[in-house]
Amino acid sequence: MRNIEKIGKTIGLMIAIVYLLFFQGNQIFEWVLFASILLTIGIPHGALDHLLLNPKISNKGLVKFILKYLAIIVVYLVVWIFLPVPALLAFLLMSAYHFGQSHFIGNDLQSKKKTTYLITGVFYLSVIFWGDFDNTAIILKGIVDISPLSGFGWPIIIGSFILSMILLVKNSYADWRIFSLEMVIIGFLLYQLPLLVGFIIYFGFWHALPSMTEEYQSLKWFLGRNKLKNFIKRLMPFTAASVGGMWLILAIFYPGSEPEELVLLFFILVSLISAPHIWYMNLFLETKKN
Ligand SMILES: CC1=C(/C=C/C(C)=C/C=C/C(C)=C/C=O)C(C)(C)CCC1
Repeated sequence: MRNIEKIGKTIGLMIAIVYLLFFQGNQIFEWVLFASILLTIGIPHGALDHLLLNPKISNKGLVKFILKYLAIIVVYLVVWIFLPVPALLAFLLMSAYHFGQSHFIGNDLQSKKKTTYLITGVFYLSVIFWGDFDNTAIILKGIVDISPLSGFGWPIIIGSFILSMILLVKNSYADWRIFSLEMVIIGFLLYQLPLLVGFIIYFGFWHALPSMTEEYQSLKWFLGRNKLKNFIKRLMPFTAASVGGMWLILAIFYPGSEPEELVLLFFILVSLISAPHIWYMNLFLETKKN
């Protein structure tokens, strides 16, 4: 694990512990935490997709890239409008795969790679959702009533944990002990945390920061002398576009919406920009390994 990743995970762990000890129920802390992680690492980690496969992309290439990205967004939006439940299921499955994949950056699994990513992601998403099932259900009630699923939490959490252990052993994964210890400790903490706090800590420090570190490593040869400064500069345009676009749509829907409806709309917007991101990130990470 790279240093920055270790530092990030330590910070994430500290924030979780400090929250549980001193800030439980403090909504200001929760929203400030959510917004700051989202704006500094969450959104920016997906803002370099256009450079991942081709760091020297031409203007024509960039236009083609943007059109493809927008086409995926539009198709997925149509699915959300006409088939919201399948759209939600697809979002959860691709997120689980994508999150699981970031646990194995720099490690090339030999056996059942995609299943291992998926099951690892299912474990982490499950502890986050079932750890605060009531709030997950409240947010999702605009799409589907998930209350009949409340008793499935532990079988899914324990099942996905055991399955990922089996998959790691099959892969002769050298770090499987550390990996499983991390699953137990972080899984336990995420389960205790409120939905959005658990989600943003995991998303920021276990997914976005390791992904961004990998992006930096691969792009640093093209960043000239002030590498970090140029890296941040290149993150800016698409970060600003995503934040601005989401903010505008949320502001339009703000009057007359309940808070949980806005949270759901926010995650639907996240899903729309995540779909092409997951696709490009997968191409980037897997072609790097081959
Ligand atoms: C937290 C949360 C949800 C799921 C969010 C997910 C799955 C986000 C995935 C983001 C990704 C994949 C970002 C890309 O890098 C629900 C179930 C919609 C509603 C309840 C709160």
